[in-house]
Amino acid sequence: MTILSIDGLSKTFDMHVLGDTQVVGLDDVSFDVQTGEFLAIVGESGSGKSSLLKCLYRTYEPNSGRVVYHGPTRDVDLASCPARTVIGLRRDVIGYTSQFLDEIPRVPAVDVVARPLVEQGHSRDDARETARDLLTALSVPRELWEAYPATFSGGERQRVNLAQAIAPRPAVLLLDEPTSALDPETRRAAIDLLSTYLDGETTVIGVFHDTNVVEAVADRVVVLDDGRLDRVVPVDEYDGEVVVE
Ligand SMILES: Nc1ncnc2c1ncn2[C@@H]1O[C@H](COP(=O)(O)OP(=O)(O)OP(=O)(O)O)[C@@H](O)[C@H]1O
Repeated sequence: MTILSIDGLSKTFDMHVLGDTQVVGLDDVSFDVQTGEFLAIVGESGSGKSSLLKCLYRTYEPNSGRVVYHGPTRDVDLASCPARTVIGLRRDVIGYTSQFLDEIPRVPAVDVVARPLVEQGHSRDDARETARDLLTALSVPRELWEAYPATFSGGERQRVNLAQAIAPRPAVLLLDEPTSALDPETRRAAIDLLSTYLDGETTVIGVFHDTNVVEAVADRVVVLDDGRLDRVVPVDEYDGEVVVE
């Protein structure tokens, strides 16, 4: 079943500091996403990967095109729906995480991870238990669980960030380079967690630079080239090339 239909998505940026020139982020990108699949977005630096995720999350308002979310009761065009609909979908349906943790001052790591679960209605104790399980799976040292992530290393912070993103098992999860700061062993643990904790109900669209990660997690690969869609291929047909000449 199709959960997202992306159709003719374009995003340009007006660069007033550059004498009103325009920079193309995305140019007429179209593809469908199936429920429960894991889609990896790849492409050279500047090819539009982050812009695509931000348009799907409506951090960026596209200039044209549609992003239709096929919900259980109705279809919603994320590119044009009212802001209050976006807020509701972000709370209930769509998660997004960049490679950097949004700092929440003086909130311990375990509560940072538990927070989306509490917002979903879970008890604080249950939410904290799940958070501890996730932090354990990602090898975040136990002595850090009650500490503030502001003092953590980049890799520790990124693990807290990833745990927080996957904790509520959103229907659609957008991940922008969630493992970039992790060493190979921790990255492997993160990949394992993505496939074990997310039970096939969650549709994941993720930007990953590491071809090994793409091959380990993805069902299909979306290749972007200079803002345009180069191809969408099953992962076993993906050769690691970001652009086919
Ligand atoms: N907020 C913005 N303002 C102006 N230009 C932007 C903005 N966001 C993205 N761009 C431009 O859009 C193009 C695509 O950028 P984007 O960040 O989506 O690429 P990317 O594939 O994610 O790159 P990287 O792999 O380096 O993170 C680039 O030319 C970039 O400069």
